[in-house]
Amino acid sequence: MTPTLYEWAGGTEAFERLTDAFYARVVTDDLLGPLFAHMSPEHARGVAVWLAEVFGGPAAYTAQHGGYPHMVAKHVGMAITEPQRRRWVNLIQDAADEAGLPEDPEFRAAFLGYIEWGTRLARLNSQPGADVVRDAPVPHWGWGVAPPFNPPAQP
Ligand code: HEM
Repeated sequence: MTPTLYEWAGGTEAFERLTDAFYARVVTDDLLGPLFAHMSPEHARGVAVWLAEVFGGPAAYTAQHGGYPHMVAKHVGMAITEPQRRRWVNLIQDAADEAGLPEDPEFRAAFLGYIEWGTRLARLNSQPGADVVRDAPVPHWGWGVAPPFNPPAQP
């Protein structure tokens, strides 16, 4: 069985390390800091739970954190700019390095694929007057075209 991205990453603790490292960077960032000035202390953990569910872990964001409608509502009206989106992408990759997420090409390609998709949707949904889909399931992201590389067993 191919492991999920969640399992390959190291489970819930790995996503908690990721978001701790990410928001430590965000709060001092010139472009992102002001957007997150009123962030709740639970925010980093909430995003870790979201990412864990997206990558194939427990469906805890859906069960305990308000699911997709809660996440999307947090972004509506924020008018995220492209430089802010790109900074979010850059900082989460720095945080992935710091948190020790797997560095293999297959994992990082799938991880970044979701981050690109998710941040672009967040930016679109955040624009004034956007036609936002308010209710949907939490998306599930997989390996795509490059599953984890397993070298053939030696004879
Ligand atoms: C893959 C991309 C993204 C994901 C997975 C994501 C996820 C989330 C989630 C799950 C929440 C709600 C947290 C909770 O349950 O309390 C949230 C809130 C928020 N997000 Fe995002 N987000 C993404 C992209 C962005 C981007 C690009 C920005 C801005 C540049 C942004 C800014 C915010 C802000 C300011 C909040 C509210 C923070 C607060 O005051 O509590 N997000 N995000």
